Amino acid sequence: MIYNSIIETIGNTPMIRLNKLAKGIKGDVLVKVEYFNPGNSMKDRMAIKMVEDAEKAGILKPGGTIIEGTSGNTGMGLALAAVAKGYKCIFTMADKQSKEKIDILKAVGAEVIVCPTNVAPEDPRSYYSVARKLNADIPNSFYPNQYDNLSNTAAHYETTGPEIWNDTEGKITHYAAGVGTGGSMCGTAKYLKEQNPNIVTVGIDTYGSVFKKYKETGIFDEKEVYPYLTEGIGEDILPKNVNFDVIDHFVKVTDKDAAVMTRRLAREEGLFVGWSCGSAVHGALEWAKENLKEGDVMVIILPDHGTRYLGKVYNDDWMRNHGFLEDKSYATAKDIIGKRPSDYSLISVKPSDSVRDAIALMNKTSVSQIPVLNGGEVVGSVTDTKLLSKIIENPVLKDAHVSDVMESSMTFVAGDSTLDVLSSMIEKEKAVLVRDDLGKIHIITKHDILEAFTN
Ligand SMILES: N[C@@H](CCSC[C@H](N)C(=O)O)C(=O)O
Repeated sequence: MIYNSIIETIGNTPMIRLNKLAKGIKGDVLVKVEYFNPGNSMKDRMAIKMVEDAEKAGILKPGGTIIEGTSGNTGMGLALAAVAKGYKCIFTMADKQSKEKIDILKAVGAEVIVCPTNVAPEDPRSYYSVARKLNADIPNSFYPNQYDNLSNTAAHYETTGPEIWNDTEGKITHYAAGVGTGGSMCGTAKYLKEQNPNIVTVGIDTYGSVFKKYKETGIFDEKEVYPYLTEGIGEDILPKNVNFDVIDHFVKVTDKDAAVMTRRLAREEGLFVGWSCGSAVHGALEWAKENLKEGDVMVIILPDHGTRYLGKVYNDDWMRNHGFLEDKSYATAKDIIGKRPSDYSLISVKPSDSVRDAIALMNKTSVSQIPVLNGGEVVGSVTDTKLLSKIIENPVLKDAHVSDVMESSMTFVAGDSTLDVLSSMIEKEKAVLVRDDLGKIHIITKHDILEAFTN
């Protein structure tokens, strides 16, 4: 078979049975592996559709520039379409997205503008706003707007849905997919429900995103929105492609559970997939454990490839630094503080204490880092090395108050944090804090961790 260009190779991706990871679950669990698309993600399907629909509508003209806000995969699909059809591309991306994605987009000739993640969508600095502004400023440019462009949903209605229906010979009973723009979830779900209205659909959401709460209450709850790490799913807006009528249930998955499951997919199933694939499988299996019956067939979409996350979920140091890689055979913070006498009390200073007194306390107790407490609350910290360099720079600080020289507070960790996680945190922080069951604050230092490791 000879293809006229790379875009003709999009679609018809394989469906593969999950073996080890679905053990104990009633029914059959299948995954549709979308990294077999030429851009290594399912977004190729909707990218080419958005481009061709825009060409037909006369919105995208020869020599034009495609401008899109993307978490990377849609950008890659658009870039391939642009190469095949002779357009230029400019993409805006939030700075949380992996470096690999930015490099891949540049490799296929796109210009990439990185924007801050932690700003509201309507902020002029957000990747949505910057894309819109560029579209307004650059003549002969086209802004697909994958969130609200219904060609996105249509692409999956026309391709992903029929492929799943045909490959399962109409036996599919459950469909699960991550929800970001909503196109793949809703286009596919609409098609499948038209074939068999009894098919149950499960949308996978992430903590920090609005979808699950919105489905359950009909309220856009701002409190649900906060920064999260998982890439490619979840939203702080309600895209037009999310049709809540065709999503029966939502399951939220943490960044950590998603990351751990992504690695398991690679190691236990040979599926070297991206981070949101871990979200989809973790969430879908949680749901399947409770709800699938013998004879049911669940299909989960795996959107992209693992190469995009080599510096993150596939990197042990990155995993450890984020507290995602735990070895349960290690002792925990709780074990360390559990060995302390019942009358343990945290050595601390107050903001109003003098620097001189803080130094004297460090000398007397031989500790090199002390939390600063105000009315029982931790408001900062002082460490010997930082104090010393400040005093060398400005000797009068000896007579100042602790509040004038203190640093930010040490980080609080969960009691079940294991030694490997604690030790990677302490590389950066010198010490961490933890509360015991009575709410008393303890400090854990490098020395405590070394001692716990040797015991
Ligand atoms: N807000 C999400 C991204 C939503 S979907 C975008 C799409 N996957 C793309 O490739 O552009 C995030 O936080 O990553």
